[in-house]
Formats: sequence, C-alpha cells, structure tokens
Amino acid sequence: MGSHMRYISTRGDATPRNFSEILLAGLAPDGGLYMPESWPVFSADRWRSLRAESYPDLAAEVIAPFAEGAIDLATLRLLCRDAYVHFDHPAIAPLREIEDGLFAMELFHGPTLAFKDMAMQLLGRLFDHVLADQDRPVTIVGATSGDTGSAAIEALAGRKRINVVILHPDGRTSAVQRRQMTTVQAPNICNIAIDGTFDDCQDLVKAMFADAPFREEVGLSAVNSINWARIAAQIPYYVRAALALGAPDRPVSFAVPTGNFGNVLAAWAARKMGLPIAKLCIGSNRNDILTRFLTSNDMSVRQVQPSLSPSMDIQVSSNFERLLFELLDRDAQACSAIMQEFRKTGRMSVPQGVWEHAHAQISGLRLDDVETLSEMRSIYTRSLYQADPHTAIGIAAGRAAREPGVPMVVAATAHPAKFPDAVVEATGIHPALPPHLADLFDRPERFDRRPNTLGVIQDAVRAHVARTH
Ligand SMILES: Cc1ncc(COP(=O)(O)O)c(C=O)c1O
Ligand SMILES: N[C@@H](CCOP(=O)(O)O)C(=O)O
Repeated sequence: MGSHMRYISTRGDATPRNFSEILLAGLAPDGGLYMPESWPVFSADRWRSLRAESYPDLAAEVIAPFAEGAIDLATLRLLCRDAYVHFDHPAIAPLREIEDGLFAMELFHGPTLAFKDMAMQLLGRLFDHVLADQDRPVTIVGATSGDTGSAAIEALAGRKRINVVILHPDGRTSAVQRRQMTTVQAPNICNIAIDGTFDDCQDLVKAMFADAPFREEVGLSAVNSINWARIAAQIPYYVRAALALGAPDRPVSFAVPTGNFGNVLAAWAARKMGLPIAKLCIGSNRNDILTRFLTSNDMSVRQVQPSLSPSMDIQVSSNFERLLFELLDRDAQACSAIMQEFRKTGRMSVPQGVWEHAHAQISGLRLDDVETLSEMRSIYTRSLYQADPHTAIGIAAGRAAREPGVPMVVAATAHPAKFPDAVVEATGIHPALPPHLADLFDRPERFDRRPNTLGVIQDAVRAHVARTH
C-alpha cells in the first residue's frame, strides 16, 4: 500500500486525484467514474483486529486506506464517531436472523430510514472538513429515485458552503420519500420534480458535469454513488456483518437489492480488500437490466416501469461502469468504447469472456410486483418480519443463492414505513413512522416542477445558487 491513494478515471483521460479532490469533483471530467489506483488489501489478522471496534471506529479503519494522503485516520475517526451519533440503534447496522442462516443487515436506522444515511451522514461531514480549506462553496446536484435525495438533504441542510439541488422523478417516489425531501425548509436546499424517470434525472446530472463552463461556474459536485466517497463509506457495513458472522475464518455471502449498483459494488470492493465473501447476488424488480445481464449477457435498456420498489426503478446503473472497468482488467480505452456505444445504442456488447467473469462473481434474481408482494407476505407469516419491498427482493435473491453452512446476509435497505402502501397490501399492517417523522404529512411542502430539459434545469441551479448568496 502506498502512502497516497490516488484515483483514476474508468475512461482513462483524467488527471489522477486524491480522495479530497475526488470527493469534491464527483464525476471525472472525461465522463468516467473515479476508481482507486490500487486496492488496499487487509490481512486476516487485520480483519480480526477490527472485530472489537465500535461501528464508527471500524468504519474509519476501513475507509482510511482510501483517504490516505488526504485525510488521516484520527480525523476520520472523529468524523465517523460524529456521523453515527443520531442512529436509533446502538449497533448502527444490526443483524437480525430471519430464517435459519439468513440475516437481515438493517441499514435503515439513520434519520431518513434508508441505507443512504450510512454513507451520507459521513459525506456531509467530509464535505465540511474538506471545504474548510476552500474559499468557494460547492453546488451539489443530485438525482434520486427517493432515498438518496432525502438522505442528502438531511445530511446537508443548513451547511454553509454547500448548495443542494435534488432532482426527483415527478410522481414516481412514495409520498413519504417525497415529503422527506420537500418539507425541509433550509435555504440551501432546492427540490425539483422532473417530468421523467430517475434515469432522466441522472442523465441531467451527468450532462451538467459534461458542461465544463457550467461545472466551473457553480462549483458542481455530487453525492450520488458516482462519487467514490459514497462507495467507500458503504464498505464498512459489509465488513462489520462478515466479521460478526465469523470472517475472516469463515466465508459469508451477501444479497443486495439493486438499482444504481452502488451498494453491491461496495460489497464487491470489500471482497477485493480480502474479505472472504462467498456469494454476491443482486435482486431487481421488473426493471431488470442488471439481472438480465448477469443471467444472459443482455444489457439492453428498456422503458423504465413504475414498480412497488420505486427506488430501484432504474435502467442505467452508473456503478456498473466501475465493475466493467475491473472486469476489463482496467483497460480504460475498452471501457470508454463500450460505455460510449451503450450511450448511443442503449445496448452494451460485453465480450463473452468478460461476461463469464461477471456471471461467476455475481448472480441475480428478478421479482415482479406480484412476486414481491408474495415474498413480503411470506416473510411476515414465517418470521413476523416486516420487510419493505426492496428488502423483500433482496431476501428472495439471498434465499435463491444460499449455500449450506455459509451465512447469507441480505442488505435491508429501507424501513417498511417508507413504503406503507405495499406493506399494508402484503401484510395488512400499517408500519408506523418513527416519532421524529410522525408529523411528516402535516408539514408544508416546497418544490418546483420542471420539464426534462437541460437548459431549464441549469437555469434553475443558477437561480438557486444566486438566491443563497
Ligand atoms: C431502498 C433502496 N433499496 C435498494 C436500492 C438500490 O441500491 P443501489 O442503487 O446502490 O443499487 C436503493 C437505491 O438505489 C434504495 O433506495
Ligand atoms: N435509489 C437511489 C438512486 C440513486 O442512487 P445512488 O446510488 O446514485 O445514490 C435513490 O434512492 O435515489
């Protein structure tokens, strides 16, 4: 391991940067995603030494090699300790055995009730830390299918040097998700409902990054998982769960419900760091581009269909590019050519050998809405566990991929109260919001509706930046 971790772009045409620089940059200027130049690998003894750490201290240790040369361990420890103070469970990400050998890793004990808080609470503090040395503010423009936006707003509301504009697809989030975003009145927050899908929102964000003068003008930055810092901050919970179940002396498997492919990529990164992860599997809803790819090498974009798991109503999964880069042995030219062709044609041609490699490393299962409801119902009947629709898809994927003697951990990505309609339909029981959100439906909302037009959204971002000065 070198003394400075640097980051390179998956498209190969960006100057290598350190952790603080890529935190602020978000997306690489060549349109690629930043990746660590090398993987830090922990020995079995190093993993074992982390077993006794609290979650925040473990997180600092796991993230430290990715921040080497930019943010030291002592600072990371302080930031992590502060980030997880307001979680409502002492274990931060507790494990619940819901079937024999099958565990839910509950990632929804943060303020906005979804796994996004696990990284976003830390990111807010990392931004503050890094911006303390800068003389100009940043403008974060984020795309959300519901959870990233609320977590980002919660983490960044009221922060002095940060303007935030969150784009969500109009009418395609749950009412709880929308209200978690639109009822926050802090002046640095702006919500825009786009006439389109999450993919349209994400495309707008990427188009803004591709517009160099605009990027410079507003000091554009990102908190979507295109930002490597998000992935780095999502690795520790896989480590924590695996160590609790016997790693590194025993392998552990993970199942992850997937949309933008960031969460499972964090698990995959933990495997690259030497954590003995046996199986990695993903679950998708009817927007199944990733499961189609993993089962039959069909990576072709179809129309996004609304589903009961709206956070995963995504067709173009940003983080797949990072996996592709790795599967291509970091051949950035090949990665760039494949991604450009995908952008142009909506179809990705992945060489058969590369696909076989992917297929061997990650498996996938798709559930439609009827299957999702039936899975939620049967989990509740068998285990009295109220899973939200995303988690239920993960549980089904985990059960399908399970091997005897190897614990299977499913990422429970959201609290059931974020998706009450589906939960009531499946179980007949209304999941209550926790006390801090009990009056969510009485709070006034504030957001603008805009067409899916780049120039219109750029003007809205400019106007927000001007207002906050
Ligand atoms: C509740 C929930 N589950 C699963 C996912 C999928 O995670 P990822 O996009 O990291 O694949 C998301 C968002 O993307 C989500 O909000
Ligand atoms: N499901 C996400 C989609 C954005 O994913 P991210 O990995 O870029 O944060 C959401 O809830 O917004």
